[in-house]
Amino acid sequence: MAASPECKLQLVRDHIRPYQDFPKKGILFRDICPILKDPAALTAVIDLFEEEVRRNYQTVELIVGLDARGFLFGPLLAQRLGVGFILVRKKGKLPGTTLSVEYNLEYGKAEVEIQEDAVAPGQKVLLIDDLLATGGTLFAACELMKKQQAEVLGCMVVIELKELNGKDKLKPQSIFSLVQY
Ligand SMILES: O=P(O)(O)OC[C@H]1O[C@H](OP(=O)(O)OP(=O)(O)O)[C@H](O)[C@@H]1O
Ligand SMILES: Nc1ncnc2[nH]cnc12
Repeated sequence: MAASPECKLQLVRDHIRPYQDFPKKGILFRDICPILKDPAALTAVIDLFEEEVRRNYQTVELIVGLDARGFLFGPLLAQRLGVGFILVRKKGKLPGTTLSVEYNLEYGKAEVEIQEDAVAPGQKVLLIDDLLATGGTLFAACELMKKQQAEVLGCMVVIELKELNGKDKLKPQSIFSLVQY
């Protein structure tokens, strides 16, 4: 018998490991490496994302993954759905003409880029990352999508850190998360 969504969620929760004071004092880092190490937990993440897409985002045409940990889940989901996957990368990693946006992180500053022809105007995209903290990264990625006139259907993350209010920063985008702290 197939596992229930509740069992899958519990499996995902059980494979997130906290580290106090990484990468800086005061940060409680939520590590998703144990999920990747366990095939059942990784399958549970992709199953739960797939179920959400089939419920609410049936028209999606592209999955957009955020550097770097969004790359771990995004291609698996895209392949399941039979749609393409594109990359939002940290500055300086993509060849050709790129568009970029600067943003603030929970623990620093950064800039993300996309290849200018990665998305066509009007294409329906879903953004995916491992974790939502302040929302700066996803906000910057949404700005990149706006520059390319793509239609963002929503954002999906494995983990949401609620006290950092990333969801508010991203309004009116819809955010789907599997595990909340
Ligand atoms: O909501 P925010 O405050 O923007 O934080 C969330 C982002 O921070 C982490 O990435 P990080 O930039 O540390 O890079 P990495 O994925 O390359 O480790 C995480 O993977 C998200 O992308
Ligand atoms: N607390 C945290 N744990 C893991 N990744 C993060 N990215 C931003 N904040 C984070």
